[in-house]
Amino acid sequence: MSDPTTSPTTSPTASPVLEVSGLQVSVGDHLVAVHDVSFSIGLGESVGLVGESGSGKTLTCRSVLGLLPATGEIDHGRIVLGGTELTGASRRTWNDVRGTRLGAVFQDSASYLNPSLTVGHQLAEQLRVKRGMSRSDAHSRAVELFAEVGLHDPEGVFHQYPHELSGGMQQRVLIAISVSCEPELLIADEATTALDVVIQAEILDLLDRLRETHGLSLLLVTHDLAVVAETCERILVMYGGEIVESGTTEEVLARPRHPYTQALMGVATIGTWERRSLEIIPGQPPTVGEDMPGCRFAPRCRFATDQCTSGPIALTDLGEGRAARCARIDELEGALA
Ligand SMILES: Nc1ncnc2c1ncn2[C@@H]1O[C@H](COP(=O)(O)OP(=O)(O)OP(=O)(O)O)[C@@H](O)[C@H]1O
Repeated sequence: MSDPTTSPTTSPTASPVLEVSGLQVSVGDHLVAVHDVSFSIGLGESVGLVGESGSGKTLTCRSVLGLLPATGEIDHGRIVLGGTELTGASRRTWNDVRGTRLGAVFQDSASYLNPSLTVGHQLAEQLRVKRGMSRSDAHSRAVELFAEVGLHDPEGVFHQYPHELSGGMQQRVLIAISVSCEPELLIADEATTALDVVIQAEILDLLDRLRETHGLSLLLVTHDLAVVAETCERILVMYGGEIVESGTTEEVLARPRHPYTQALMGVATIGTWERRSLEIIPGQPPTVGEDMPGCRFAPRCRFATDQCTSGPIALTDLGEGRAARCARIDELEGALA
């Protein structure tokens, strides 16, 4: 198991909020979907976990949230949140952590809201139960939070039901609920994917603003490199259940060191990247549980040679928080930028 204090995917800050080390997750009949994933997130840092559909992003963040599907399990690895060990944690620890120290927002916001209760009631209830606020304090704080996340007429919104709100408004409500207990870490898994480009940019701005005002760390999970380019200080690129590249956003985008990262840059879609042609990375990702002797991206990689499939490929530490898992890393330097 790698030591998070020395892993090249570690945050450069001294006090990590989240440390994940050597995480392996299986689904179904012991099919390994996440392989030896290690990373950490520093206090107040924003980190983007990016990769195509099926690359293992959701299983990784659901492991952190203790919300794996019934058929999924952590085979080994450690997850530590601000000193609290979450691997194998008791139900009581999870109740103390989830919704309070750990917040989460997902793509399908409507399914996380109770359709028969007003959104204000749902937020106020969270404040009453988790923060012990009185009914009137919880009401006032809920209205403040609705205003803070950019909802107009927050008092009016308080009394509305989820179906009366647009998708973007529902997502803002969920964000208000998830930051209401001042979490150390907010996980946003494809939280802007279903929204149109303008609303998507507004929600990304909002997450960034909340990170500063609430002093929280952010793990943004997305298939779209442009989303992390706009929002995150550091990027972790996942492919076939492994981290294949990591580094500061600026460095990774200016000088990608893995051919998969370069391919992802070609299919990114928003913001200043808007005018890029929408390509498709040719070929299919490996199926979950597929045993591959070398690089899992090799069958789709235009640079692949025999050396890429002859044995396991380690993550090469490139210094200053940069790492990439490519057998031809030195030869390809310069060819990928
Ligand atoms: N409950 C499950 N049962 C069986 N296989 C699963 C289950 N959940 C995930 N998988 C498989 O594990 C792999 C990783 O899934 P995961 O959802 O983590 O990927 P992802 O990168 O988040 O993709 P997406 O963006 O589509 O959610 C995929 O091949 C997926 O089909």
